[in-house]
Amino acid sequence: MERPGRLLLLSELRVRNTAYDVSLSRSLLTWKRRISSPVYHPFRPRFCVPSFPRRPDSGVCHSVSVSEIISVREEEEENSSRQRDDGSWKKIKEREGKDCRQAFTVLYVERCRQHRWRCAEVTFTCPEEALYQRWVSSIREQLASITSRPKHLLVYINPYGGKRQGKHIYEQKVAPLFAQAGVSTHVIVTEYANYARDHLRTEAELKKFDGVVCVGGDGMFSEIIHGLIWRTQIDGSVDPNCPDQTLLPSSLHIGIIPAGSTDCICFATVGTNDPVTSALHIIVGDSQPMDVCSVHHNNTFLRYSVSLLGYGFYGDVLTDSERKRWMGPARYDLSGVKMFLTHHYYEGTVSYLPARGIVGTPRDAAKCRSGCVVCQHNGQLLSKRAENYTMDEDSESDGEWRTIRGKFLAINAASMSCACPRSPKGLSPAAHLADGTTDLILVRKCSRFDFLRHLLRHTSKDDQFDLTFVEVHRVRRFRFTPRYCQSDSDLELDLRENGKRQIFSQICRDHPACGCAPAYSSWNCDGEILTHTAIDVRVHCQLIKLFARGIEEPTVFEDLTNPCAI
Ligand SMILES: CCCCCCCCCCCCC/C=C/[C@@H](O)[C@H](COP(=O)(O)O)NC(=O)CCCCC
Ligand SMILES: Nc1ncnc2c1ncn2[C@@H]1O[C@H](COP(=O)(O)OP(=O)(O)O)[C@@H](O)[C@H]1O
Ligand SMILES: [Ca+2]
Repeated sequence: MERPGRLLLLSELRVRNTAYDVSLSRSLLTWKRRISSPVYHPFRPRFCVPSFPRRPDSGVCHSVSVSEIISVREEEEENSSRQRDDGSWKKIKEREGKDCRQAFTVLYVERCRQHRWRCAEVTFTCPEEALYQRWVSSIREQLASITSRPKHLLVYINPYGGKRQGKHIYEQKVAPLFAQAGVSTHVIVTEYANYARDHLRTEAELKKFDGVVCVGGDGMFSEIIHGLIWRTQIDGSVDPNCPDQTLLPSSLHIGIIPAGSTDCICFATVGTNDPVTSALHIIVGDSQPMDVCSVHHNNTFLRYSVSLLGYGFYGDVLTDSERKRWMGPARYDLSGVKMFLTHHYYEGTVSYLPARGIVGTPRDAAKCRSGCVVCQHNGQLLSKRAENYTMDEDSESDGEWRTIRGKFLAINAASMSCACPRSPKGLSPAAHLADGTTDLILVRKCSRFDFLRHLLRHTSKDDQFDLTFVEVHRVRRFRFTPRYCQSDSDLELDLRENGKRQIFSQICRDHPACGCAPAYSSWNCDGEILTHTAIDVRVHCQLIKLFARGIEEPTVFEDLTNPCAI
């Protein structure tokens, strides 16, 4: 827990008619109940309550970090009460022509189960108005000194994401919290796909805002980063089409109010997909850097990705599910079962540049958590390398490219854990949000039974990588070429390696009447289908910042004292 530091205020105030010692420092607001110690009175055969000064015992003590106070509300007259000369308290009557308010309410973050946050409140009553004024203005001064809190936000709502509840969720759960916290908003309900992206690219007056918030799923978040990153590069004269360019980071933070189907980006950065929790992380001005992959084809920019780039199984699930959008989030389950039964595999070549000199591997037991030291270390290392940047920086510092040819059921690149309600540990449980790498997971052709074992392990404690047909590499860059796109020399190499069998299978594949497996899948890029299959992917370390703090480890203290967490 935070140490209180020098006290700015210390007073006896009342909470629900009980006396508390309340203190405020630059970092903490603390209120501790004064429980009257019963003392024996020699002339009366019973215990009595002593008068002032009373000894505070080790009674109930609450502490709130100033950084997690949402706001202070001045209460109306009726709630005020006043201390009598004899030490007791009475309701005060309205004094004619005078402002004599004496109660104020502090709204603050309270931690609940499973990384959820709630807005809790406590009302303090002061014995006199001057003291009341000091308390209200001191807390407000402390809040005003936190410069990281957003004051003006640009909000985009996708009314068609998830269960089509985006607008309702924003209006009912989020807007009232922003209003209480004094955050002003400009809200835009999107009219069609890519509306938010194009608005951010060309029209939005970004200088007016401290951040951009999207209400929707991963697809909506993807629109926002495409608009923001593109705009930042064009404004800074950086060519987004060149895969070797170092991209400029966007200065605006991005907030996600989850209202989509998978909400993986929200879940993996906050630990839950709860709109109130996300709104509170935005209000307190949390900051979480995040890696972004750029995806190119033949030196032409295709897309950015922050969570999953999946070819084969996850690409096919997405393509199939888009035809079932009317079903809402359940479309993924149906398409998942269908694609599992279809059991398509795809041939191609994967080349990758292993991440060298960095801390962490995809098989680590430790996970990326709030204040992650792996992300901090690798972020510093990579930014130092970028300072001494040369065009062949990657090959010099990371070693040599490696190549794998084969038949794959799935090729996945997870730039973060990709934890979501379907798989709370995610596709790559030890992946990091901001370490400048992505975990390349290759699932080779295997039986349906074995693939099911692999998939089921995403939902249990068992290791999904501990299978002979699965390999995982932590990489900074990778390329994929499907077999049908391979150059003549690569195909010749294949022929020499695999013999005649390959020639016949290729003929068969080019012949739809055979009814055999298709030659190519498509890429699932954060839930959007990519138009190209041959791609070149590069990780840009900590390119964007979210209003989040990573998943917090629950502390023993919170579990014991917070009734909401039980
Ligand atoms: C038989 C048991 C199978 C259990 C498999 C569970 C594996 C789940 C891993 C899910 C990883 C999800 C990665 C995130 C992808 C999202 O970006 C994407 C779009 O989200 P949204 O815009 O909110 O709709 N979602 C998907 O591609 C859905 C994948 C579902 C796979 C079953
Ligand atoms: N007003 C709109 N009408 C139709 N599609 C939209 C609209 N706004 C955004 N979209 C698109 O909807 C798709 C899905 O959005 P998303 O918020 O991720 O929901 P889901 O999680 O259900 O997929 C994205 O491709 C996004 O570009
Ligand atoms: Ca990463």
